[in-house]
Amino acid sequence: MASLASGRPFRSVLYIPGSKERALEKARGLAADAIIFDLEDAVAPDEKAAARDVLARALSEGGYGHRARIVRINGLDSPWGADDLEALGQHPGVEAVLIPKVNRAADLDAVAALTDKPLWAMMETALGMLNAAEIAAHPRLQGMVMGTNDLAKELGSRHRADRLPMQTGLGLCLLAARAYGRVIVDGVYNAFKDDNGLRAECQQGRDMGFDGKTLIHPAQVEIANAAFAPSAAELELAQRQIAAFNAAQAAGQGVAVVDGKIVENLHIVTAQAVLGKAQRIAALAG
Ligand SMILES: CC(C)(COP(=O)(O)OP(=O)(O)OC[C@H]1O[C@@H](n2cnc3c(N)ncnc32)[C@H](O)[C@@H]1OP(=O)(O)O)[C@@H](O)C(=O)NCCC(=O)NCCSC(=O)C[C@H](O)C(=O)O
Ligand SMILES: [Mg+2]
Repeated sequence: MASLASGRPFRSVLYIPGSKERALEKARGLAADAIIFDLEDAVAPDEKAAARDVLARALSEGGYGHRARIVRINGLDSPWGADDLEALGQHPGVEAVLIPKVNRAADLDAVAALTDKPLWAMMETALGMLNAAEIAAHPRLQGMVMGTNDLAKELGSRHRADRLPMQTGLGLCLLAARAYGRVIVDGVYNAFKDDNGLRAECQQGRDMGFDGKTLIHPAQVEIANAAFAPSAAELELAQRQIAAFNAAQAAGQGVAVVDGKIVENLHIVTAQAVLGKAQRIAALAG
């Protein structure tokens, strides 16, 4: 199960409607770190069956390279979920199965009984927020995806640029994911032509600690990739912190000072993580 997530970047996670052949083709050349092939909300009810076939064919053809391939099924409580799993739950082109509207760990049990693939959970219901810890603790879970549209719908909250109404849910899920070592990606930014708004929301998600952002349009990929990668300033600081700490240790001290701030062992762990992430991103391009 570690093979999909272990250290892999998830800066940009692009939804593609499973029914859209042109988009499925286009994604083979996009710089997204991961793709969510969607059979749920992006596919109309009378297209569900055809979308399964189109998607299974596209995944058999392959060509998605390093991009993580995650399929979002319909819920098992819908008329389509069981058929989605039947068609794609064992498909060799599928790396993980994403379950919508997860309320509790038992929702994962139900899917785990029907597929051997690692599981991801859409975190987008009020109950899901309250049960985030038990969901994150599920042994088959690999990652969590914030569903901020559905969450806003359930909460009755208004959209705000600062996402204040989302903060409790985002924070609970982030805590749960980190407590159990799961990948966690932020929700979508609906205004796909508003680059500045997307950039600001990516920055907020990055500051909070998310691994990346879910996206709905190819034009959003580059912005998310930049926002969730270590910046040149972060890399330079990490290198200086490591050098200063090594020098302090060689002088018999446990603490260094860089730019007027203390640097201890724990900061070195973060600095090394920053450098490691940059290396893994560079390896994707190579
Ligand atoms: C939003 C869109 C409907 C816009 O589509 P369109 O008008 O076709 O956009 P463009 O003409 O600008 O497209 C340009 C080219 O890019 C391709 N394209 C478009 N979208 C994608 C995509 N997502 N992945 C790959 N390729 C894409 C077009 O085919 C054009 O290609 P070309 O012909 O070569 O120029 C559309 O972007 C779209 O459908 N997006 C996905 C919507 C979606 O998946 N929604 C569901 C997920 S969001 C969600 O459910 C969140 C969560 O559950 C919650 O609760 O919050
Ligand atoms: Mg949703």
